[in-house]
Amino acid sequence: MPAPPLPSAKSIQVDTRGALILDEESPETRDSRGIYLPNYVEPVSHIAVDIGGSLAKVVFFTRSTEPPSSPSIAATRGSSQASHVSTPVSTSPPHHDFAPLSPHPSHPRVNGALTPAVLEHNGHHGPTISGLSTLDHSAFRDNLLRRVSVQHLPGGSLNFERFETEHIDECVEFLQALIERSAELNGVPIEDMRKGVKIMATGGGAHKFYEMFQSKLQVEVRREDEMECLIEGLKFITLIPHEVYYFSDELIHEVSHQTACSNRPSILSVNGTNREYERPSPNPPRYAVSFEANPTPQLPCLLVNIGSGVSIIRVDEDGSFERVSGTSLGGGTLWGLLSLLTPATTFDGELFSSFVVEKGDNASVDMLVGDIYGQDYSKLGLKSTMIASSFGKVFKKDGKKVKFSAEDISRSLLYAVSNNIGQIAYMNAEKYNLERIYFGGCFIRGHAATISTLSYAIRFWSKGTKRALFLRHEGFLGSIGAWIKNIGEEEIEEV
Ligand SMILES: Nc1ncnc2c1ncn2[C@@H]1O[C@H](COP(=O)(O)OP(=O)(O)O)[C@@H](O)[C@H]1O
Ligand SMILES: CC(C)(COP(=O)(O)O)[C@@H](O)C(=O)NCCC(=O)O
Repeated sequence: MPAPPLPSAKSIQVDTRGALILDEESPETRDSRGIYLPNYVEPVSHIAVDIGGSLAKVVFFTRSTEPPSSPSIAATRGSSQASHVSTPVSTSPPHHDFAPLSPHPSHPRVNGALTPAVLEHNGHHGPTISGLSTLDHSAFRDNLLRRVSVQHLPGGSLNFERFETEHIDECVEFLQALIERSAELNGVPIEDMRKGVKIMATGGGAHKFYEMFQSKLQVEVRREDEMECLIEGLKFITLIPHEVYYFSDELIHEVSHQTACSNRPSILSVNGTNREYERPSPNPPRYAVSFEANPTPQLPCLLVNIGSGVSIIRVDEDGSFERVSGTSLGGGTLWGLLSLLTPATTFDGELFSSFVVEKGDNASVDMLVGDIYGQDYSKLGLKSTMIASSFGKVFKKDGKKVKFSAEDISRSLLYAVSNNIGQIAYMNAEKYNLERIYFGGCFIRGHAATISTLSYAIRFWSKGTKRALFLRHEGFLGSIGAWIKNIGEEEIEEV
């Protein structure tokens, strides 16, 4: 019997020409920077949310200006959405304001005021999302003007927010506020606003919290498949200039000469020539990455999504995909064990900050090749500094308990989980003959130690033939995918 066809991600409907990633506000928000889309002028009346085992990720679009409406589109939209919207066309004020960068008051990363984001109520198009705040307006504008010489900003921007799934109420409150304030701003009854707004939900929580979202928000909630959304999100985000980055050979080489590190460089033979590669150093500098300025063909590829658990998905050239592997040793494992073994209570804060992890020295916890051999195991290409056994030094036969520092434990565990994922990823890439390996998921969070470990594992095992690729919006693939999916649906519905 012939195998059933693989599911396939469809073509992207959003115009990404001229897209820009806004500057980062702080290290904590580096993965949730807005993406300015100057050529996407269509109103969007849905909000996407990916509710995973650890975090809920929200994506929504805010238009910066009233788009020049094409009569045919306006006519079609006017008729198709009239049943959702009771406000007459003429009452809808044009908005020329901009999206917020950090809108939620109770969000751990937010230092600012109440969300200024609103859903714009437009008589032609139904409610869409827009921004409203003098403060955010000017910050957003300054940010863009630093990078592009335009006075008038067309299009709009994608906005990103993260919440802990454990506190899913905060996410619901955020969505509630977004919808309510939008109704308020546009002078539209909240009931009318709710009729036009849709939540595109994906991830396990889309099922677990489905009823709760529907009853609390009183809007339509549509569930989308998690894997399909991940691939859809990957296809979209890799079209954005400067989104994709990797540790480059030259820079990694450079690092070995510039940083003082406890793990000395290891020598790896690549294609018959000896080249020096840095073992992940305690302080890999952030400059040691290269960005893909111009998006290049991304498929076929392997996507390794490191969330609470790990999903490994093969994506073929035509966008069809299959989840080929996975492991339960993922972000939840790191975070869970760190909570057990160290005083950590928050992920971003006191312990798992880049500062703490990068300060640690895993050699006090891990058993290295040198601890066993007293030297390199040169015949196998194993330097004395390589980890032979993660946490191998912890157990003491004489029963004496040694206290290990939280920093050293964190670093060792990060290496153990990342190396393991890197190796499984490599084996799958090898099996399916794929050169490009994308790593996504909030586990990464731009941490240099994680990125360098994954990069090193891929490079080491593939003898330099495969490349680990990373994404600035690494944790938002699923929610971006859910957002994109409905863009297509809306167009289909309206034609
Ligand atoms: N603020 C945070 N709180 C908890 N975990 C975080 C945080 N930031 C990053 N993480 C890491 O990201 C993982 C979750 O990644 P994510 O892609 O959101 O997965 P999921 O969809 O399963 O929630 C966590 O298991 C943890 O390792
Ligand atoms: C079940 C999941 C798809 C859920 O996604 P997540 O919330 O972890 O992002 C993921 O945790 C997973 O693929 N776990 C690995 C299971 C395994 O293959 O062993």
